[in-house]
Amino acid sequence: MSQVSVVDHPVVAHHLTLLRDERTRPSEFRAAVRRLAMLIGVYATADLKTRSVSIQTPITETEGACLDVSISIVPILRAGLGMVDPLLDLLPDASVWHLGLYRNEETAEPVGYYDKLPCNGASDVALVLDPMLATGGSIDLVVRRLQEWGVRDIRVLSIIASQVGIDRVARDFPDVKLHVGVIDPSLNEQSYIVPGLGDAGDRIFDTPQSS
Ligand SMILES: O=P(O)(O)OC[C@H]1O[C@H](OP(=O)(O)OP(=O)(O)O)[C@H](O)[C@@H]1O
Ligand SMILES: O=c1cc[nH]c(=O)[nH]1
Ligand SMILES: [Mg+2]
Repeated sequence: MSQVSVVDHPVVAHHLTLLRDERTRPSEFRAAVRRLAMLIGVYATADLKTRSVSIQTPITETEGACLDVSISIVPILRAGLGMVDPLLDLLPDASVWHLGLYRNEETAEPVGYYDKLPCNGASDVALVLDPMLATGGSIDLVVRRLQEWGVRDIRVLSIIASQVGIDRVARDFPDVKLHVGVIDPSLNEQSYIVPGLGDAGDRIFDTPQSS
């Protein structure tokens, strides 16, 4: 069963519009990415397991709740880095494992260049961060790697996903949960999302590519 959730929220729509606008400067772009990652992160963690704990307030004894799962935050370099801080704000005890991929410009196939995941000790939950899910090739590689590590509960957080990328991930990984800000209808000849926002990594890090 596919598990795709779109965070349909006016505040998401507002910040997404800023991201899409080509006039948005890198500093504003980074801030909007952080806000969107926080909003999507709240929804993506809504069903995490908790255990009850007894605590004493200054007034009385009461029952509270603690998160009861080990969590890995997995940003895909580079663009996923822009989403890490808000997720760590929400989940300060999570570990952060970086995976480095870039897309080959001719084929749009992902090329791995950094991976230091350990051989064992997989977390209960992995939150994969990448603002853009286009063909789905990068997420395919990352999900396979996390499954090989042994993670059972994999959740992908993306700000903009294409319909074709969503369909691919949902078809190939029916247990993976996808939490996205919006689904865009198509890809262009270079496999960029349309309407999209251009190259997220370049806009976050202010590294415009000369074409
Ligand atoms: O779904 P896909 O077709 O695989 O495309 C999505 C990937 O492309 C972008 O990375 P990019 O290659 O631009 O690397 P960068 O983050 O270093 O800019 C983006 O951040 C995703 O990782
Ligand atoms: O539209 C796209 C597709 C891949 N990567 C991006 O940053 N943007
Ligand atoms: Mg890029």
